[in-house]
Amino acid sequence: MKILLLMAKALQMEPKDMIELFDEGRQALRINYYPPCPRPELVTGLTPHSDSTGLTILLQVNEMEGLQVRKEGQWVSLKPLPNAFVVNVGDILEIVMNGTYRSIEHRAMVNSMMERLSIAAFYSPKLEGEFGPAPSLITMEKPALFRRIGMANYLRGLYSCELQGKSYLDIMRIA
Ligand SMILES: O=C(O)CCC(=O)C(=O)O
Ligand SMILES: [Fe+2]
Repeated sequence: MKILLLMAKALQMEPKDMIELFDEGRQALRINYYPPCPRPELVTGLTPHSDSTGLTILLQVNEMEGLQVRKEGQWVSLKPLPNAFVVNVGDILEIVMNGTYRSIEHRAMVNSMMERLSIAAFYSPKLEGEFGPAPSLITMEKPALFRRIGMANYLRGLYSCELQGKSYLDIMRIA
């Protein structure tokens, strides 16, 4: 909530919009294990995706390289820093911020030398909640770019389609 409120402040978004959206939110934890692979050039550890969450805080546990982000069309490796978290903007936050902060597309690669471990903590609105572009960020010049949707419906739609880049976010976009 601290990070989310600082982001709200940076965008001059009403803090109460952010609190309403994420208060008593849904937290999930995923622990990823990538065993060493004899033919890493043939394998992707985790396919390209953007997190469908609000915010993700990720720890690259054993400081093995493997996480890559797509920057201007190119895959760029994120070198793990000791005791540092990677903080990712997820799709829900892109929607709430009405496109100002973009969710980042990323993937994980494997290697032949050593296993790799990561822990991702995802934070999103509660299941009974609803979200859409924050009212304080919608103006005449910048109308809402995304639809409003209930969290449960959002997840239902998400789990019924294939994980593929940022494609689910496009479904949420107002044509
Ligand atoms: O293993 C990683 O560094 C990435 C994990 C990830 O993107 C995820 O769990 O959503
Ligand atoms: Fe991810």
